[in-house]
Amino acid sequence: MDEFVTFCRNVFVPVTNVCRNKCTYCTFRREPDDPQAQLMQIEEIIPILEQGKKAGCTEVLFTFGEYAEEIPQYKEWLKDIGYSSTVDYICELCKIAIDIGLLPHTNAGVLNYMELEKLKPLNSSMGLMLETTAYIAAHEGSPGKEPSRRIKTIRYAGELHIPFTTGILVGIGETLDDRINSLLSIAELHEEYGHIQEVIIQNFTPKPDTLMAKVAAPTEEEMMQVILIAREILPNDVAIQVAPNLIDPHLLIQCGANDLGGISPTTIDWINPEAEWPSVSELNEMVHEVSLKERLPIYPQYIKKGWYSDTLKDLINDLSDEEGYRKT
Ligand SMILES: O=c1nc2n(C[C@H](O)[C@H](O)[C@H](O)CO)c3cc(O)ccc3cc-2c(=O)[nH]1
Ligand SMILES: C[C@H]1O[C@@H](n2cnc3c(N)ncnc32)[C@H](O)[C@@H]1O
Ligand code: MET
Ligand code: SF4
Repeated sequence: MDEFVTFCRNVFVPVTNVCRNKCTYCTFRREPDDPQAQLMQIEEIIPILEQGKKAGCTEVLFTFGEYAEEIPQYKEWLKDIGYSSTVDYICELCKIAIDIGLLPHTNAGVLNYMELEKLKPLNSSMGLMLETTAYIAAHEGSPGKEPSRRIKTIRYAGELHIPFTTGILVGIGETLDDRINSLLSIAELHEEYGHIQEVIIQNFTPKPDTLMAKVAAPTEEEMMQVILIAREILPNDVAIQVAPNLIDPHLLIQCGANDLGGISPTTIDWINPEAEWPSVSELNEMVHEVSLKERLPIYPQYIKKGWYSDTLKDLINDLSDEEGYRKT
């Protein structure tokens, strides 16, 4: 067990929930004609960022449905606000966030090399869940969950020296062998490029009104097992993240989990909206004998290696202490 576990204070901005994929476990996605389908406007995003900054957050998590541009209505919405591509819009949002004093972390699904190259100087880290290397029913309607496409995106991020978050989603129809294979693929990518800062071991949580509503969530024992295996497979400089709003982290920490991800004092978890964030004092109680340490969305070793652009330099300097954690 590590002497401390880390977490990050963030704001979650669900920029668009229009998505070309149809993962059967997901309630984030909306059909384009659904009244709740959205592309958030700059004017509604700014106050969310300002409120988060005031509450002491260091990160903004920008989340998107994947390649929404494949859907004609979305293309129109984007045009209406003056952008010809999602990536151009993300760049603008990142610049605004940096001006307000938040470090961007973008998770926009599969992206190509050129798109990642544009986003790199404006993001302190980026993310894409590998989910699983297996071919499962839940992903049959999701071209972007093809394992080789996900691996390609993670590889490009490595070539570009982008500090990266990935992970596996546990309990979506994959076997124990599949979990091991997925973790081995991630370890291999990290051994080649050295860019994986954390691996999320996310427990699937069934949502009402989805095709997977009646599928059981993984048990705590299964989660403990996969974390023990992950700690064996992944190099020691890669953190293992579990989500404290989805599962009690206490025993998982004893198995090797050492990060609790982003928690937000001002926004909800838009992917798991039923699961409320614990407060920092509740987190303290949840982790028992270990201590909590606040980090930034870029891990200390990537600050030391200088894996960030000049655009982010002043903000990172301002927010971090000598060790690369959150300055207190
Ligand atoms: O609030 C959430 N944050 C999620 N995060 C955010 C994450 O906890 C933090 O942004 C990172 O640890 C960086 O600080 C993700 C980030 C990724 O790159 C990929 C997947 C996720 C998944 C979630 C999630 O389900 N809920
Ligand atoms: C951002 C990440 O959120 C995860 N995600 C999507 N739906 C669910 C769910 N029902 N339960 C847990 N995690 C989920 C996926 O792993 C996605 O990549
Ligand atoms: N749609 C992207 C993905 O699944 C981003 C997170 S899910 C809302 O990878
Ligand atoms: S999990 Fe991501 S890719 Fe899958 S349907 Fe939901 S928003 Fe789209």
